[in-house]
Amino acid sequence: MKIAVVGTGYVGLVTGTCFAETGNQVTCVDIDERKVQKLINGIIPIYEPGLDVLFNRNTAEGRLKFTTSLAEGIEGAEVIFLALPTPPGEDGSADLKYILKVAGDLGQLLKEYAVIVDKSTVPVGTAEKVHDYISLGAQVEFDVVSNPEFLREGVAIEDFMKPDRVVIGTKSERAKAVMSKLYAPLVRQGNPVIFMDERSAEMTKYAANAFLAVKISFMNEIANLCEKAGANVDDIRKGIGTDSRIGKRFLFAGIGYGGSCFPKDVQALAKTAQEYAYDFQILKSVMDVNAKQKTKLLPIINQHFNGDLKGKTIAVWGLAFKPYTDDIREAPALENIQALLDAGAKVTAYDPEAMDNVKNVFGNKITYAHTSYAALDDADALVIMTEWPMFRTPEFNKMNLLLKNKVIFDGRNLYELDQMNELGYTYYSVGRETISQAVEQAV
Ligand SMILES: NC(=O)C1=CN([C@@H]2O[C@H](COP(=O)(O)OP(=O)(O)OC[C@H]3O[C@@H](n4cnc5c(N)ncnc54)[C@H](O)[C@@H]3O)[C@@H](O)[C@H]2O)C=CC1
Ligand SMILES: O=C(O)[C@H]1O[C@H](OP(=O)(O)OP(=O)(O)OC[C@H]2O[C@@H](n3ccc(=O)[nH]c3=O)[C@H](O)[C@@H]2O)[C@H](O)[C@@H](O)[C@@H]1O
Repeated sequence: MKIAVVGTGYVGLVTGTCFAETGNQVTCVDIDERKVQKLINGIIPIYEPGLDVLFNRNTAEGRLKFTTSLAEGIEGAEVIFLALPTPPGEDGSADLKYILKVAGDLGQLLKEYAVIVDKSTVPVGTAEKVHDYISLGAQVEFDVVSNPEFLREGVAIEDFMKPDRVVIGTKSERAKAVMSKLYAPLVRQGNPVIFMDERSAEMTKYAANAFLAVKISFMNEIANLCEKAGANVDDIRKGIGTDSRIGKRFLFAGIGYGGSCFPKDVQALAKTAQEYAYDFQILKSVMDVNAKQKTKLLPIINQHFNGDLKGKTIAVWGLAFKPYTDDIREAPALENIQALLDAGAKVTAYDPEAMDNVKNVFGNKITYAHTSYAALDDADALVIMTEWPMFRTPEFNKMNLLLKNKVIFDGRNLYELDQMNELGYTYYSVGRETISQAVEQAV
């Protein structure tokens, strides 16, 4: 099948590459000329494990192409994916300007029937808006389908090629047939394609992300309570996660969720609720809890240094919003580093993939270490912000020699409490030890 993907960000690039891998002829379109030129030259602008292999194979075999011309990209395409940004507008609702601009352009350009697919995360009612915008100029028949994307950064290829489910929102039998054919190679893995109407598909995406954010924030609140009550959140996680009604995943307490999606999508769903005059109380709490959780370690760090961070060197391990990505959008590390700098501390940071992106934010205000151990050299303490696997089993002997003080503030609960005790570390983590009264007051 010939398909077009408009927008070659994270989702567009993965969508285009994976559909090329399943035998389709794919043209990806982007207005960013530099990005398109890079892609034509074989340079992938994001870090995503496994993407390079598929990208190289499909570009070499001519199934995956790139252009800045929408007209050229959609020529002969049976399916046109819109994988465009939907950032929060000023009021928190999803800004549809990118989607509606392309919809308007498509109306002028469509020459034959095509299925236009909203792959972006868009609020309820967007498929209807897209339909209206295309209709303004279109001389041919077309359908607009909502097909939200559930991939996670870092495991995007696996998620795309073996999806838990594919959600397709359309009432058109013709569009259903086209989409079924396109997804057939993925469905053969035994995963369901769930058809529904457009509005329900749009809402499904927000409900999924918001529910996962609820799960994380709930566990973060349990963790905070554990600290007061002297319980261990890791044990609670195991104790409840084994109940199949609850499930094991997304129960990890820490310093809150970040990334380009949970924060913006929870906010956008709250805004949608507001538009429909519905008081969605849980969402408001989730946003509140997460905002507080992201900086949870700061008062503890402050208290440890008796309220004086001036001149202290703090090593930071992990800058990306989660492991296996170089994405730093809404990463807890950013807010924490800024607060440490504001308090007069010096920061030496290390992340295996996200350093270049962080350089664009902090420039020379912080020091960038070449290795995780180099970051520890003469540091007064280590703060862990992202659970990269390499941080899980470090050589503590080496760390002991480098760190000025054996102090770790761990926002991702990477180490066992007993182990840290034995090693003689002052070890602060999340939801596993009673924190002192003074810190509680500061929190
Ligand atoms: N990043 C993720 O892991 C996931 C994102 N989503 C959703 O997918 C959508 C896209 O997200 P990302 O790929 O992260 O966005 P992104 O911001 O990384 O990429 C969007 C791309 O669209 C291009 N673009 C903007 N206007 C254009 C136009 N008129 N014509 C052609 N290209 C244009 C931009 O240059 C950019 O390359 C969002 O709605 C997001 O919520 C959904 C699931 C996962
Ligand atoms: O709509 C999207 O863009 C995507 O958003 C998330 O994917 P992603 O943002 O890539 O990352 P996640 O793995 O979901 O992690 C999000 C954040 O939650 C945090 N998290 C996750 C799990 C957990 O147990 N605890 C926890 O704090 C992570 O550290 C991270 O900051 C969803 O998992 C995807 O299904 C969805 O497609």
